[in-house]
Amino acid sequence: MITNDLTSKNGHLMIGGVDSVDLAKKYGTPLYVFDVSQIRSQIRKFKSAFEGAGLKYQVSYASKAFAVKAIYQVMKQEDVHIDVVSGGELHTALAAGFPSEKISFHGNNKSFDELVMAVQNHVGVIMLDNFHEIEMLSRILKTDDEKINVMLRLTPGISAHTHKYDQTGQTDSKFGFDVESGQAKEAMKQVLDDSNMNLLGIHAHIGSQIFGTQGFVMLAQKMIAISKDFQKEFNYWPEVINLGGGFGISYNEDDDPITANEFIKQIADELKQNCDNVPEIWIEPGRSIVGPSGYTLYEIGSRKDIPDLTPYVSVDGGMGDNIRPALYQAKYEAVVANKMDEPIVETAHIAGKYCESGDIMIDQQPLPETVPGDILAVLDTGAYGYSMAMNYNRNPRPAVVFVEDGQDKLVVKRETYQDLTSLDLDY
Ligand SMILES: Cc1ncc(COP(=O)(O)O)c(C=O)c1O
Ligand SMILES: N[C@@H](CCCC[NH3+])C(=O)O
Repeated sequence: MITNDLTSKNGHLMIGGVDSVDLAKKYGTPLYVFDVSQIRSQIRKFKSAFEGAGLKYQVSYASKAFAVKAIYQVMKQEDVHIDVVSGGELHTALAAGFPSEKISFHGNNKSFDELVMAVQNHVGVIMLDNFHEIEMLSRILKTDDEKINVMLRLTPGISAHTHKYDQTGQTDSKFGFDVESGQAKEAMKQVLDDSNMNLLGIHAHIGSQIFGTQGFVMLAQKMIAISKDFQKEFNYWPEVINLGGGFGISYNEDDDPITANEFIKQIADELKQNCDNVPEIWIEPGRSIVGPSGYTLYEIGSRKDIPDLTPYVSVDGGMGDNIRPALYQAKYEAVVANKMDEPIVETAHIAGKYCESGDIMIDQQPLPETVPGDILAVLDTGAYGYSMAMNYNRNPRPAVVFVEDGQDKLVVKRETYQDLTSLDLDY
């Protein structure tokens, strides 16, 4: 979101003490830029909120939001856990030197090979999602004579107020064991009966880009009620309750996110009121850790003016590097990075370069007078931008640069045309 916190020098947008226009020149466009100090500061806010609330806790970064070696290294430096949802994310985290015992392995359809990979690398916990997986994991553990921590992902029957594609806690969901119909109890029985699995606790994630605290408080209540029910039936009390992620961020002025302090305090109050032995509480934020720290820099190119209609101003990227506007009708805001002090003179559609009419990055963007070669910086693109990027129209994926304390460092190279054909074979 455009705020007074955006710093500019000589009319240029500054990111982490570095001139963004210089970054565009040095590394080319489109370019993802991350302000690493903002990432560290958000993690520290979560940690200090838990400490203030007097809860035992763990922050586990949901790396699907942005999963490259360098971010796993930042997470290691910040001493947090991470979640992965595929063999590819697990491979990247391990290649980055991230400690396997701090990794939680998620996914609604983990393959046999992915489970073997998780067991052989001794991940900290496997988040069990379905009966097929319990059966496969049980077989693998028996064959390899291994023991592993598991948690049960539950579908608690809570519908979060967010985009339909971002809801995951409602009963009609592909994720987790349904609580209402008794699937969760059956799963617990199977896991408790398996001496190679150590049941660490229960997990639920109600969705993404959620603003209110209500859904999370309801979830905390529900998880305690479920735990009490399980205690009666199985004499089992969870060591850990994982409340998932989903904390919203402000992409534009309509978005009103909650602070870490607000929701952690409310959850802590709820838990303390409802049970004597509060388990360790884990959360899995993705977007709120990396989203606001990310900027995408584009070069402005062509322009189309149509009488009496909003003009189209095109940039050299689009849905290939940020699918969110096309997929979720997500709204972003932008600034012209080399003209921060110039007056706004018009409103334009910011169009991408992909061969799709739906490739509109921002529907109504106020702009100063622009010319080809100006640099547009789209704000808050740190989450689900690079991680969802693709090569549609055979456009190479952009480079990623980290900035911190006035220094910039290339952490992912720009794909080349040669990279694009590197997997193709002749016929
Ligand atoms: C299980 C789980 N945990 C955490 C997250 C992270 O969500 P967010 O990036 O909204 O914090 C997701 C994504 O929605 C998820 O599926
Ligand atoms: N990719 C989604 C959020 C992640 C959903 C993961 N369960 C988004 O950009 O909003």
